[in-house]
Amino acid sequence: MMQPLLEVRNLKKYFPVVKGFGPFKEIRWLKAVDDVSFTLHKGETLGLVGESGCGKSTTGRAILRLIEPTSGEVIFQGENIIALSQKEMRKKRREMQIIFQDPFASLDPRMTVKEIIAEPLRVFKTRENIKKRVEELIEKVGLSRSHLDRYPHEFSGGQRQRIGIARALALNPKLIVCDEPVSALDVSVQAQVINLLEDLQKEYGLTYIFIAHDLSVVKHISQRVAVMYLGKIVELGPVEQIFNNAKHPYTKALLSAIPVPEPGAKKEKIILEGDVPSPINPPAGCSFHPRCSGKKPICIEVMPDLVEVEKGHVVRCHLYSGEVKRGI
Ligand SMILES: Nc1ncnc2c1ncn2[C@@H]1O[C@H](COP(=O)(O)OP(=O)(O)OP(=O)(O)O)[C@@H](O)[C@H]1O
Repeated sequence: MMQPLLEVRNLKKYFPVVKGFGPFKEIRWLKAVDDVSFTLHKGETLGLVGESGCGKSTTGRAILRLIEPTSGEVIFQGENIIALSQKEMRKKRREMQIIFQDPFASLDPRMTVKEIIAEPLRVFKTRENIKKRVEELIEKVGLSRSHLDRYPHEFSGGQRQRIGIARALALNPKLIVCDEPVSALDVSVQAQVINLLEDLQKEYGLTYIFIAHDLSVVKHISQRVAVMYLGKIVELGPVEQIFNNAKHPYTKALLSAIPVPEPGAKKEKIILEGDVPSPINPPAGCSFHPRCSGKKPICIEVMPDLVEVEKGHVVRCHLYSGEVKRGI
């Protein structure tokens, strides 16, 4: 078996949260990412989905060390990048890029598109080479050279995302974390940007982690899908297994929320009870149990492990672990 491009092992990110003050001060830990593991092969896309606040962005950022993980390993091309110094990491980050929901939110509105795309190239190339590369990149993402002297506010959301993609591609990365890259776009524009990402993936052999809160968005681009709930992966499997044979009650509820395209087609809608519990004070046992209509006594007490239900398809649910199967 080929060595994976990326192997995430037991990744955790806990944020300290201070409650109270003075002698009543108490530090609690918000477990934004709590023991996440998965592998990713070159050229593959893993969709990472779940409701707002389940830890998707923190997972993506911790993998690139844009925020420092609390613990765990991130093996990229055979090397644990968590052990690298900041300086070594800066070099490594050329190969690991991120695309944001709004790539311009953090950028100077006074920079032209040319300057925005050229920024990551500056350290490595001569002026003439930068110009050539910027022109090549803008065309690769479906825009033209005439766009280069314009400013971000002159573009539509979809065009801005194309510019963000050009910038991320500048240094020939191998892995790109796409953090909700189409969530702010109209549905018709979403498809165009997803098609562009797919074309670039084929051309350059790129590997993606594609974050979205909506399962329908990841359906076409992912080969495998991981579903997160309160900092943990609750189900992970090949995309067709997740869509046609989901096991976890949470995945089933997310799927039932996707509108049915054919008029007249009926689908059972599963309503999630209550709100997402706070990750500072998660429920005991299976953290999904307060919202689960199928819960058993064991679910209130014991956090289930991930169990393999089919090859490459794992589920964190007691309904599929030995105890409940045996009727406990
Ligand atoms: N810097 C931080 N300090 C404290 N808590 C944080 C910080 N960043 C994120 N969190 C918390 O960590 C949890 C996971 O957040 P994260 O942004 O990773 O979730 P998400 O699934 O990406 O959600 P969204 O779709 O809203 O971005 C949330 O409860 C969030 O409030």
